[in-house]
Amino acid sequence: MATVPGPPLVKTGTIGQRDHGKTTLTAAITKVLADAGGAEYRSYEDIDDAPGEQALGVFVKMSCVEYATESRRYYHTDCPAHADYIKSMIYGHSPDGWLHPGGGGHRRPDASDQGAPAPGQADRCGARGGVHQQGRCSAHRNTPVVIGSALCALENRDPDLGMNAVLKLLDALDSHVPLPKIELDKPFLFTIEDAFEISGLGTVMTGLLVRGVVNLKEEAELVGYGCDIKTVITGLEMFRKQIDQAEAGDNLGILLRGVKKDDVKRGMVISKPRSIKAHRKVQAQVYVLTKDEGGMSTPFTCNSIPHMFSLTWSVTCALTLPGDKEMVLPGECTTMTLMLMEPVALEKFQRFALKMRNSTICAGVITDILTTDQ
Ligand SMILES: Nc1nc2c(ncn2[C@@H]2O[C@H](COP(=O)(O)OP(=O)(O)OP(=O)(O)O)[C@@H](O)[C@H]2O)c(=O)[nH]1
Ligand SMILES: [Mg+2]
Repeated sequence: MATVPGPPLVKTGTIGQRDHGKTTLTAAITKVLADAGGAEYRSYEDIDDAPGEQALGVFVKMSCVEYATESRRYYHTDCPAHADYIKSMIYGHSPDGWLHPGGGGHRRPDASDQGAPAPGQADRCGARGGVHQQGRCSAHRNTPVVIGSALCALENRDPDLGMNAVLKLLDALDSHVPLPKIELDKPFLFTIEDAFEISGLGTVMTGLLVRGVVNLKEEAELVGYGCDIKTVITGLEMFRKQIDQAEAGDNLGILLRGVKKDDVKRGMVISKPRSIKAHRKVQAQVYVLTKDEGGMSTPFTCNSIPHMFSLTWSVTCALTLPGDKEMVLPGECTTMTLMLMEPVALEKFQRFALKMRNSTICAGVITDILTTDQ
């Protein structure tokens, strides 16, 4: 596999409530880095008017800018609304770390109006930028907070609150957000699509190696649907050729010692032992598709019994909405608890779809595993 030379690419973005200064901060970063040769300046209007993206048939209103510091390249997503942010996360833009402008905008006094606030006044400051690592959004411990004004940076005033504060925020991004792990470094995961009995050879399971590197004679585990067999890889086959090693992205056939066709079912996974488990109960963030996006025109109710699809498995599930909520309207986001009829390979941040009568009605991302159930 070719490796792209140059500094590592990190996904980031601005999150926060409406009018809290996300787009202004995005524009300010490109302005400050354009002066240093690390970005092309994108004006507020340019970012705000971006046409958005069509991802898997779902329209996501967002714009992406790219910039580079001395040590990294950043791919930065600015989403105007919470629903769009969740949609972008579900469709694969999940950032490695977030920038969280602290609010204020025209509703509150700005740092530049008051003189530089003391760090303790951070909550009242017009434009502070917090940097969160992936998965740490609500835990403010360890989150660097930089005080300054994106507006000053954009309007070329008061460099201490403006340009220099943006540079400090970028330093915090560089030092605080961990580099994404390369998928080849992760424990291997193979999703089974089909299984065949080949006389003289045994059972060949076909599918996709979604991450990691797998070697002949390596230990492996067959996981899902109540099965948990520890075994060894005795054959790897690609394009009818026997190979010793395969890597993420390869479609291949795998033979496992002592595994019979009847032991195997589409939707199970072959993985590095103890790297992924089967579960039945999860917490998720879900976006309910609108009719235009292929979803329903009616609300999605808590009595629905949809099919949950992810990797190569599909399982019927029951759901619980938060509080005493009974329904969610198309176009809305919600959290929900999903109880699956059978245990399948699942992990945090895994994406899935909920389908009913063959149409996709929701797209979601798992935020927490609630029970383990092999
Ligand atoms: N004084 C001051 N105003 C700011 C600052 N950053 C943003 N604003 C103002 O706050 C308002 C909202 O800023 P936006 O950047 O549009 O906020 P947003 O979070 O992108 O808003 P939505 O996309 O609608 O959610 C605008 O009037 C900005 O000029 C800042 O650092 N200081
Ligand atoms: Mg905006």
